[in-house]
Amino acid sequence: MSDYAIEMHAVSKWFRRNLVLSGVTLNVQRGKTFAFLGRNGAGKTTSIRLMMGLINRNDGVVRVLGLDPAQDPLLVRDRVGYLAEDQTMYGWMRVDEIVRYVAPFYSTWDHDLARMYLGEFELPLRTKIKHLSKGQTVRLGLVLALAHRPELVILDDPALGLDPIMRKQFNRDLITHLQGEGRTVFYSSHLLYEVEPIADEVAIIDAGKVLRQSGTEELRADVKQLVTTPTGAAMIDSGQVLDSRREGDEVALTVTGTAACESLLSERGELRRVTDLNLDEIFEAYVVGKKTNTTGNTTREPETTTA
Ligand SMILES: Nc1ncnc2c1ncn2[C@@H]1O[C@H](COP(=O)(O)OP(=O)(O)OP(=O)(O)O)[C@@H](O)[C@H]1O
Repeated sequence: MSDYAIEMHAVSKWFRRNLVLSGVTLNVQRGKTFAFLGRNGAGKTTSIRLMMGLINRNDGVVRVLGLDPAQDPLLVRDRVGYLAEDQTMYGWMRVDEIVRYVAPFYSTWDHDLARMYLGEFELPLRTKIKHLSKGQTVRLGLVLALAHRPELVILDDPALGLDPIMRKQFNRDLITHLQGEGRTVFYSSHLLYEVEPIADEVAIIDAGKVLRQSGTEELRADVKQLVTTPTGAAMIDSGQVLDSRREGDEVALTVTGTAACESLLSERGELRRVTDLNLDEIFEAYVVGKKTNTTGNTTREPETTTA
């Protein structure tokens, strides 16, 4: 059995003439919580829909729990808990009705567990879905995604549209119900602040390309801001520079491979300061960072790395 719950290798997807995913490669280890980070339109939902076998790729390999979703979409859906971004569901049904409706689709549906989640999430059983609040709708989606005890849970921007208190509560639910049970969780998000404390691993996708996959802690150790002189900045390989800003007689560089850059600059006496970055700042450096070379030209070459 592969160590990976999800594998994507060199996956491309076109919508008519629009290349939406371009050589996407990522690996999600079993038992980990994996956050897929990207701005609007980056390609998160498209990747997830490929994983669920809802659309087909044009190129590359996708494996979910060892299965090819294009070949075995129903087997994949039976074993995966999926919360779609669009939670419209069947608005005319009541909460208890949708639960009864969905249960037979899964061979491993656990009625007691469904009842427990419904109670814990304080969902009003006799209310029509269209009358639920956004937070209640997401929680109902979670019940439907989790009650068949899937070994892998894929959540597409689950916190979208929730207020900050709800999002915190949602993260707590996620930790209690999923991480606590050792499930693999893959979820997309653009709310980096909330991702940071709960994700073991992150991948950053932008314009259909995965720019980086890494353990969250490793990423924070690897990507930092070094403040140096223009002479020091010129010593750093431009391939490691995600962002460069000149401020007076100093240059603030956001770099990958911080340890090596730091020791080089400090050996040459050109290092002024090192600053830790949070996930938000690292993400920004990857997706909007500008590398300004010594001639003043600005370039941005995506670094396609997987850890
Ligand atoms: N069925 C489709 N037909 C044509 N283009 C599509 C289709 N689905 C997605 N796209 C396009 O693919 C690109 C990626 O969309 P996708 O929904 O995967 O992004 P996302 O990262 O999930 O964004 P968001 O955070 O806004 O949901 C967008 O440019 C989108 O317009």
